[in-house]
Amino acid sequence: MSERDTICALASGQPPAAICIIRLSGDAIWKLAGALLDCGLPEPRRATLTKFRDEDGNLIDEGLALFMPGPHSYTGEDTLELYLHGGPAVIEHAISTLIKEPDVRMAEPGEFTRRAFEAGKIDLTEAEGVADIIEAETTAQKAQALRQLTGGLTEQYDHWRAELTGILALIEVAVDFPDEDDAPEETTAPVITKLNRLIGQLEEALGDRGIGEKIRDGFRIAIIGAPNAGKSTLLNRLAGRDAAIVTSRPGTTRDVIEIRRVLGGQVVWISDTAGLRETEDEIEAEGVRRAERVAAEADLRLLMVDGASPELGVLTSHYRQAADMVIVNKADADLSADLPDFNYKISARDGAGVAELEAALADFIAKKAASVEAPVITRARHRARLVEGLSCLIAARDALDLGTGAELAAEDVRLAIRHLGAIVGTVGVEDVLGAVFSQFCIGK
Ligand SMILES: Nc1nc2c(ncn2[C@@H]2O[C@H](COP(=O)(O)OP(=O)(O)OP(=O)(O)O)[C@@H](O)[C@H]2O)c(=O)[nH]1
Ligand SMILES: [K+]
Ligand SMILES: [Mg+2]
Repeated sequence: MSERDTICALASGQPPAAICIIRLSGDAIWKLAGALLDCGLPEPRRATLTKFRDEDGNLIDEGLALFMPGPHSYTGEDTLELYLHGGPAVIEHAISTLIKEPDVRMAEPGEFTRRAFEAGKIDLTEAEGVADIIEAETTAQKAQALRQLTGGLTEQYDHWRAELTGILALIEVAVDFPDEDDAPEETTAPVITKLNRLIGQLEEALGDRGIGEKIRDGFRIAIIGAPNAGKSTLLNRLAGRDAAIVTSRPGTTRDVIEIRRVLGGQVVWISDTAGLRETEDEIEAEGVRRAERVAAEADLRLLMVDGASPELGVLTSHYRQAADMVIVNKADADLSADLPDFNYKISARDGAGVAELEAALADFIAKKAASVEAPVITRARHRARLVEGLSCLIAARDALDLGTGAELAAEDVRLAIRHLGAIVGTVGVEDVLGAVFSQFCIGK
């Protein structure tokens, strides 16, 4: 399998559909069009109605063909799109005919976009934006992906790299000072100022509390509380289905059970957890550990209290303080006179108060998502490189500050440039390309 094979894929969704799009990129298009399309190779960029035949001259379908010659195409190569009727038999006949040609094969996931990247049409963050916009389910995900695929992240990272290249040039001048053991302060002071400004900017970007990644991957709500408080009952109600087992026996839930919802315009994962209590039971104890871990990682912790018997609750100040909202459940039953302070009172079983609670959850998540404007980190990959870049800059600054060596500082700045370059994909990315593009769907 050669990288320069002509690739072919169904770019549109699952058949049957009114129309399907079959996409080809590579040199074999000329030959294929000549042999299989009654119109021959269509005039560039002009949708052309044509009959499409197999190698024996049998009609596959009639549809439109669109030829986009390289380099002004998505992949930078010659590309051809065929718009046919989107039935399974048409698609099967069309694709099996196309891949009979020796240099034509099915595309790997993301291979069209990978070729666009390799042709220098887009950088890696823009390629990720393409993958994200296809997956986007919420308006917020779509907006973030669109910003990324139109170069919103590229701009920021390129700006930082340009600043660093300037700083590197200044340090190199200092390194070259002939008569000194090390650079004089007059030359290092302005460099330190510039470095500090950049350090501040990277720290600010990293201080985004992960909002960009959460908009993409989902925010997390953890339901925690004493055994039998009604956590699983609430989860099922929020899910609108029987996701978790509910019984009257305390200690029913052990594993973490997650459901996915869109709340406040964001994807949200809601976790039901094991009731928190001291227990001899090994399995339940593991459940409690998992519950605590999930709670620690959540964006919103809902502490549920059994309103009929709050004394059963693990209402230690530890859990109360960690909770973002305290919910009293079983409002339909005889409520204890001795209720703790709470935010909402509901009956998870009957549904009373649940709509208000849901609205509050949505509001909380929406506010959290809006708390950072235009985050420049949308994946763990970006964060890891930015963290490394930042520590290089701090090392460079300290080396200049302490006068331990402009040479060392220059090396650290070079490393920082590499880390930022890896985010946009200009350097050292061979190892991540596979990971990035394999997440794509086929045909993109
Ligand atoms: N009266 C009343 N009973 C409820 C309500 N919600 C849950 N229950 C009951 O309380 C019992 C425990 O409910 P679960 O949802 O299993 O409670 P849990 O907090 O998940 O319990 P564990 O998983 O064991 O920690 C069940 O018998 C439920 O039917 C409610 O709003 N009102
Ligand atoms: K239970
Ligand atoms: Mg449960």
